[in-house]
Amino acid sequence: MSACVCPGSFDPLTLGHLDVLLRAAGMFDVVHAGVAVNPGKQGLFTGAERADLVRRALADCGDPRAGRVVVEEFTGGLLVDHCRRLGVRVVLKGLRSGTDYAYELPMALMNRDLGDVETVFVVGDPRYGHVSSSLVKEVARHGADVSGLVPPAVRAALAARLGENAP
Ligand SMILES: O=C(O)c1ccc2[nH]nc(Br)c2c1
Ligand SMILES: O=C(O)c1ccc2[nH]nc(Br)c2c1
Repeated sequence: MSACVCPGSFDPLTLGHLDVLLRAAGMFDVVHAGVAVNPGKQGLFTGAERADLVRRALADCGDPRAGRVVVEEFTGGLLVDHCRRLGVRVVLKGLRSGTDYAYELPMALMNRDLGDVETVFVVGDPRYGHVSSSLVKEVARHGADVSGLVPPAVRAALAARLGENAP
């Protein structure tokens, strides 16, 4: 039974993230989407909200691979410790650009040193090459329609959350 961990903040999940999770589920029997919860860093959504949005987006997407993805929060701590708890030795990340690779490289080498965890990379759909959680939040705060960037459940959650926070 092959398995990998796909870690992220998912604050919130984008269509780029969903693309990577589904591609991972096409290669591994089980994909552990790891929602990283950093107590010191208050995201737009709580860890539980982020994990719930990932689960709902997977349930709604209509892709048969989605059933292979399990969503877990992991609070603080090292990714290698989360992998050890799960008994998984492969981390999978998406790459949109060389910049992503440059950022991921030291962490991949560190995770190999710290926990004998290997990192594999999948090239995401170039349609989402410009999409990140932070940029989505930025444009959504300014009233942009983000329906082409995030799943419907996330779009609704952003409208609700940012509507609450609207100046
Ligand atoms: O959500 C994030 O912070 C984040 C970052 C980097 C990422 N690479 N692949 C995925 Br899926 C991913 C998610
Ligand atoms: O949302 C982000 O911050 C983020 C960062 C880096 C990423 N690489 N691949 C993906 Br999908 C991705 C998403």
